[in-house]
Amino acid sequence: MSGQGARLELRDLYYGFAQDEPLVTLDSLDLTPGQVVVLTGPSGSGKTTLLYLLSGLLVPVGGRVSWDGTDLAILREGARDQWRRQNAGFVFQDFHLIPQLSPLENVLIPAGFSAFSTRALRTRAQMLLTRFGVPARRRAALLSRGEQQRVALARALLGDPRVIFADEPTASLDAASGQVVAQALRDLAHREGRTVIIASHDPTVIEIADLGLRLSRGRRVEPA
Ligand SMILES: Nc1ncnc2c1ncn2[C@@H]1O[C@H](COP(=O)(O)OP(=O)(O)OP(=O)(O)O)[C@@H](O)[C@H]1O
Repeated sequence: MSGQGARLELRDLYYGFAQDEPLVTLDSLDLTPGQVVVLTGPSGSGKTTLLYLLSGLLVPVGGRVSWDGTDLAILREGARDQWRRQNAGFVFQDFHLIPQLSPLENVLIPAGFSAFSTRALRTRAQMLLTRFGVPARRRAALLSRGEQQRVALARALLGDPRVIFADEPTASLDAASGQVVAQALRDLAHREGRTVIIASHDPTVIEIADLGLRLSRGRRVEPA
């Protein structure tokens, strides 16, 4: 439970397969707590791959992905998983909710990995759903898409992560719902000091970026 963001120092990142063009290569990226960075670029340019490298879901072939001095690239798999459980929250384009479960139950799905007591977790889950204006007990399948993404946001925040990774979080929402989600992501960084990394081509999301990183064929291109 830190409620604070994390500091990224990335150097000489390289990910790809032998004899092929790299899928992603990036010489440096520095992020400070409270920043929103938005990864943009055409389909297939490497945004999701970079998001996975930054969160330790993928391991680079070369380089350093260092969060507050912990280099995910050299951690063993178990330690990397533990870092993710303790520090990272994920939001996806398609919400990844279980439709038969209630919002409350969906938010509590990651609870098995947490150190909080069950009662404290339920209270926190309830608080997050109230914050995002979602009814706790209706079946998730009956919620609007915007509400479903807000449930997913609440679930991502259950463990009070220092870094939020979001992959096209507004791509399947209408403009108004996308705006609500973009503003929520901005607040998580600017008001709460979390580090927020988003892959998106939505202008509403690009607008909240403190730092833009534009990719083409796995490389940074200017202007950002
Ligand atoms: N496991 C893998 N094996 C081989 N190629 C891969 C793998 N994962 C991704 N790629 C390739 O890497 C490139 C970048 O993919 P990525 O999904 O990161 O792009 P993206 O910018 O997120 O695209 P989109 O906006 O369509 O989601 C693509 O050419 C993709 O086919």
